[in-house]
Order: sequence, then C-alpha cells, then structure tokens
Amino acid sequence: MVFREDVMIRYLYPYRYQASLAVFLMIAEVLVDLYQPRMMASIVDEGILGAGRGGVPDPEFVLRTGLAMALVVLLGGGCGIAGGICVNFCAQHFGNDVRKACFRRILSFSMEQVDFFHTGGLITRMTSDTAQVQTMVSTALRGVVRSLTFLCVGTAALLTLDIHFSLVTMLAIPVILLEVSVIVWKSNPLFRLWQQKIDGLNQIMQEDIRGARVIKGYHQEKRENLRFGVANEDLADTQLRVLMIISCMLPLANIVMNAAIAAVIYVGALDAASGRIMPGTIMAALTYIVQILNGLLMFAMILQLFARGLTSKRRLQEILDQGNDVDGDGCALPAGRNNAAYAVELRHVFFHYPGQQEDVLSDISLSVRPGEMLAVVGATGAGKSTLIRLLLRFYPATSGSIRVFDTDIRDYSVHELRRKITVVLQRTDLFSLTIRDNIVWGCDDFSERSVREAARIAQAEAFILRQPEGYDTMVSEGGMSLSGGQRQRLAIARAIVRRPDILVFDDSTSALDMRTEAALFRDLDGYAQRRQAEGHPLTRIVVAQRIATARHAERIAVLDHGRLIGCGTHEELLTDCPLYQEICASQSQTEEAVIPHG
Ligand SMILES: Nc1ncnc2c1ncn2[C@@H]1O[C@H](COP(=O)(O)OP(=O)(O)OP(=O)(O)O)[C@@H](O)[C@H]1O
Repeated sequence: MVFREDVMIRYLYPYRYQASLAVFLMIAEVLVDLYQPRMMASIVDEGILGAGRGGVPDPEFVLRTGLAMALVVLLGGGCGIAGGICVNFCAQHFGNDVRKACFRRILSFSMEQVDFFHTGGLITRMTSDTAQVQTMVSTALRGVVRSLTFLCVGTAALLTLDIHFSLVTMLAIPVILLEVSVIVWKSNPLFRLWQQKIDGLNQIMQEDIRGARVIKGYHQEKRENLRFGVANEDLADTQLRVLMIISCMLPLANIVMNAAIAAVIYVGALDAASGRIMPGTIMAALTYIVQILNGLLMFAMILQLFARGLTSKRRLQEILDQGNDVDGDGCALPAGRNNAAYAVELRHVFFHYPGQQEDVLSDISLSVRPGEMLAVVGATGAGKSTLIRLLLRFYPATSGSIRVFDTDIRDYSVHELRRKITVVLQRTDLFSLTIRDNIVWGCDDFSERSVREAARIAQAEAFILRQPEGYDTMVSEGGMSLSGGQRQRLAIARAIVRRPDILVFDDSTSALDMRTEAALFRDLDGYAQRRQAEGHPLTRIVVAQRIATARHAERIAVLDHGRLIGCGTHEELLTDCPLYQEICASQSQTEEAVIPHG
C-alpha cells in the first residue's frame, strides 16, 4: 500500500496544522502541570520551613510563589481548553471525511463487492469502525502527547530532583509495561472478532427491519427474536472476553503504582531522617511519581484503544482499497451512437456468481437492434435477471463480451452506460419523497410535461391524481403507502422520464393486471414510435414470467438453465421451441385468454 494512501495519513493530512497546534498546546499544558510540583516544593521548603533562611518562614515568598502558581495553573488550563478544541476539530472532521469517503466507495461497489462485505458488515464499518478510528485520532492527539510528555519530562524532572526516587520509579515502569503488553497481545485478536459479531448483528437487524411485514405475516416474531438473541449473546460473549482481559489492566497497574509510592515514601523518610532532603522535595517527588505512573497508565489505556482502533482502521482500509472490478476506467463515450447495428449484443457470454462453481449463464449470444423490443422468458432461476445484471455491469461476465451500441460495455464509463440503459428492477424501491420527486429521482433534465408524459405512459397518472395532493403527495418509507402495482408504475415512470436509449423491465409489470399491462405496452409503443421519428429510437428489453407480457415484444428469447434455447417471434417459437410451447401450454390453462389473442 502506498504510504500516503493510508487512511489515517490521507484523511488527517488536511488538518495537519490544527493537529500540530493541538500537539503543541497539549505539551504546553503538561509542561505547566509538571512545573507546579517544583513551585509547591519551594513554597513548603523555602516559604514555610525557611530553608536557606535559618528556619525562618517567609510569608511574602509564599504569597508571591502562590500567585505565580495560580497564573501557571490558569495558563495550563487555557492551553488544555484550546488544545481540546483543536483535537475535537481534527477528530470530527477526520471522522466525517472518512465516513464520506467510505460511503462514496461503497456506492461505487460492484454487486460482487457488496456480496463480499454483506450489508450488515458495511453498516458496521460505516458506523462503529469510523467511530473507533475517530476515537483513536482524538486519543492519539490528546492522550499520546500528554502521557508521553508526562513520562519523559516527569522522569527528567524527577532525575534532577533526586536520584533515589528516580531509581524506584525506574523499577516500576518495566513491570507496568510488561503487564500492558501482555494484555494488549491477548485482547488484540478479539477486537476483530468483536467487530465481526457486530457485522452479524447488524445484518440480522437490517433483514428483520426490512422484512418486518413478512415476519408479522408469518407470525415469526419468536423465531426472529431467537435468531437475534443468539447473535446478540454471541456479541456479548466476545465483548465480555475482551473486557475481562482489559479490566485487569488498571488494578494490576495500580498495585505496582502504589507499591512504588510506598517505596518512595520509605526511601524519602530514610533520606529526610539523615537530613539529605527536605519534606517539600518528598512531596514534589511523590507528585512526579504519580504523574509519571499516571502517564504510563494513560499510555496503557491508549495502547488498548489503539489496538481496537487499528482493527477498525484495517477494516475501513479494506473498503477504501477495493479495486473497481466493474466500474473500471472506461472512457466516457459520446452520447447518441444510435446509428449502431445493434443496441445490445452478447457474444458467447458465460457467467458464474463469485465463489460459485456452476455457470448461471452459458454461451449466450444474442442481439437487439436499436428501437426493437425483445422479451426474455424462461423458468424461474433460468438466469434472466442475471443477464440484466451483466448488461448493467453489476457483475462482470466471466467470459465473452457484451456490447452496447457496438461498443464493449467495459469501454463505457459506468455513468455513461447507466445513462443509456435504465432498468426497472424486480423489487421497487421508492423513497420518502413526494410522488413527483420519486419520478424525477436521479434525473437532471426534466420538465413538468415530461413527468406527466412518463406518468401517463406508465399508467400512473390516474391514481396519482386521486392522491390527496396529487404529484405532491408524500410517499412513505419504501413506498409502503402505495400498492405493489402503484409502486411498479411509479418505478416505470421514473425510468421513462430519464429518456434512456435502452429501457429494461426486469419482471417489473408482474403486479399489474393484464388490462393495465396491455395499456402500458400500447402507450410505450406509441412513445417508442415518437422517439423513432425524432431519431432517438427506444430499445426495450422485457424480462417476463408471463407469455402474455412477452407477446408485446417483437422477438422473444427463451432461457433454460442459463442457456439460450430459442429466439424468435411468438409464432416461430410455438413451432420451433418445445420449452416455449410447454410454457405457453401451462399458462394457457390458467390464463385462457392469453394464447388466442394477437
Ligand atoms: N447473488 C447471487 N449469488 C449467487 N447465486 C445467485 C445470485 N443471484 C442469483 N443467483 C442464482 O443464479 C441463478 C439465476 O438467477 P436469476 O435471478 O438470474 O434467475 P431468474 O431467471 O431471473 O429467476 P426469476 O424469474 O425467479 O427471477 C439462480 O440459480 C440463483 O440461485
């Protein structure tokens, strides 16, 4: 990994001046803190006990030094506050930037990458992991500087104060360092596990919140509570293991620290008895030792926070370092290459999903002319939606090539490709916006007229106008305030208003009754003819379960277990393709009206 690509360095770099100022102010604060024991010692020894004045106290010296000490305390406080502001500024902006960068990266992920990380895992990385890294930054700026300054300058101050006390401290420091190292070494691998358990819990929460209606419908609350409970306990177990290890750190270090203080008092008492040092010096030494050992404890806590933060940093780095398999460097081609021979052309396309062995699509060769309407039919699981996913570059084909307007889709920028091809997916996602905003969602170039035209073609206008506020009616989360068919029609209107060159329906009229569906395809035909007359033909690919839907197309492609076993008009397929005949026969039993018409 290139050094500057490191998530910490890259996203902290813009705040380097504030970070440097924070470090400077923190050091100033600690230096002031460390200077106070010396002042205190001279107040006691010189001012109160009259050292150097034949044992005569000097109240004026006490007052003068006391005032100076108060000023120094104020200065230290000021540095602490200003330093804290700088630290928080850096940490918050850093966290904000990392979150934004990760989110941007996740939105550009191929479906393969989304499958790899899982939705729950991505949510954890965006929330918990960024929070951990943010904490690590603020701790690094605040704590590391403070603790190291306390440790280094405190030790130097103690050394210049008295060598005996320094020796006692030097014995305590390695013991505490050894204890901290063992604890960090033991807890470190558990932090990754901890985050993985949060991933799992988030995944279940996300699935259950999204599938709340199904859970209620099937009365499966108990089962899902149980599933959540198992994952939750698993997480709690891991947390407990980590926390139990970490909780040993402070008490053990406290034991060593108190032993060191007792030793200093003992050594100090012997030295004072022999007249080698004054009581004020012992007081100052004790303050220094507490500061040094506290610095060490603070450093230990920071190491533990760092262990967790670095785990999270690695998990974020994994997201930011992801190569872009699908969204490669395709150059943006000029729009409007509609004089091409084919709008879509697949040449010997093979595909299997990542991590799977079996091909979901095998040797598919298929072409669609500009302005043509092609239907794709086949049994459930035949690979119809997969074909569409490859066309949109949600996944890269394992082998073979897919061309759009005579150009390999890998040579398009994803933006350009998805501007040319608009898909109405099987599952309709609407947002908590007005109906109008849902229709024009993601479209920059629209007018009121084009919105209404799209809604009319999608057979949505009648029900929109019946809503309390027409086009300005708010849609509830996920479109739950609308029926399945209404949601599908809004999704179709959203696709049409973008004026794509290729419009793809992935089983997106399944919730429409046959009369509405027929009206939709009739109006879509009219729209396609107008587009043809304008010189911008509209190519349509319709994935369908129902033959009644497929029959609106000029040609029909039949998929069976990932293979293309027939392609032609309805009549041709009825003659040549046994599977098609079978599908027609099975559907005609339930939909008597379908076969005879046309
Ligand atoms: N993300 C995925 N990972 C692994 N396998 C998948 C994935 N998505 C689909 N499949 C598998 O690929 C095969 C084809 O699925 P696909 O969704 O393309 O079928 P389909 O013809 O559209 O089916 P349907 O009409 O039921 O929607 C199925 O066997 C399915 O289990």
